[in-house]
Amino acid sequence: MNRSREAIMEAVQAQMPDKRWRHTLGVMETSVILARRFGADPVKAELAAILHDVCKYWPVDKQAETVRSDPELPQDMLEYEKELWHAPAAVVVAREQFGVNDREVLDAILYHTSGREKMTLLDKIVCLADYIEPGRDFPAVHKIREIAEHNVEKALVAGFDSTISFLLEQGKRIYPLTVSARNGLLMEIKQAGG
Ligand SMILES: Nc1ncnc2c1ncn2[C@@H]1O[C@H](COP(=O)(O)OP(=O)(O)O)[C@@H](O)[C@H]1O
Repeated sequence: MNRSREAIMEAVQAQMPDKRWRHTLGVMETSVILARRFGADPVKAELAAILHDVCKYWPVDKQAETVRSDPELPQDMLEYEKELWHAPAAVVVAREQFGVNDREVLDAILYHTSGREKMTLLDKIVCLADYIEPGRDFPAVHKIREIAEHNVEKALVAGFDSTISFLLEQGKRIYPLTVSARNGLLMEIKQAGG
């Protein structure tokens, strides 16, 4: 049984600075809008959004240790950018501290930064909401918001493109699941007629 929405929100807020909490509120609001727009469960989308960044401000060693505590989580994320680690760590917290057992919600939390090859609609919504919530400001965000008015897959490809470009510019390694996610979305777009 989940703890109540308010209790979870209060506990999450206590673990991050105000700016990140405002981002979380933005991701919650945007996830609900996108869920209604594209036909996902808004309650599940909001719950994943509340918890998606719960570990973002933990010391990275604690994030890594938390990921290692569950061998079923993708351990290979730990070989890539530290920015990826808070996502699998949040799955452990969601389950163990907040009693969240819904696989769909846990997966949307797990893949909210990297994406994955066969993204569920809920995965797509939370990942896209993280890119376009009202507080976000990066070069491609206006364009991605526009696309998100009508096509979740195309908007998410544009989001991944901006992350991949950023990583290329910085000369950083790209966690391959994001490339698989982008390829999978492009196939879906093609199959739907472009
Ligand atoms: N496939 C990837 N490979 C390596 N690093 C990645 C990948 N995808 C995302 N990242 C890193 O994660 C960051 C975004 O993480 P995110 O959880 O959205 O953080 P924030 O909410 O602070 O923007 C990117 O800027 C990049 O550094």
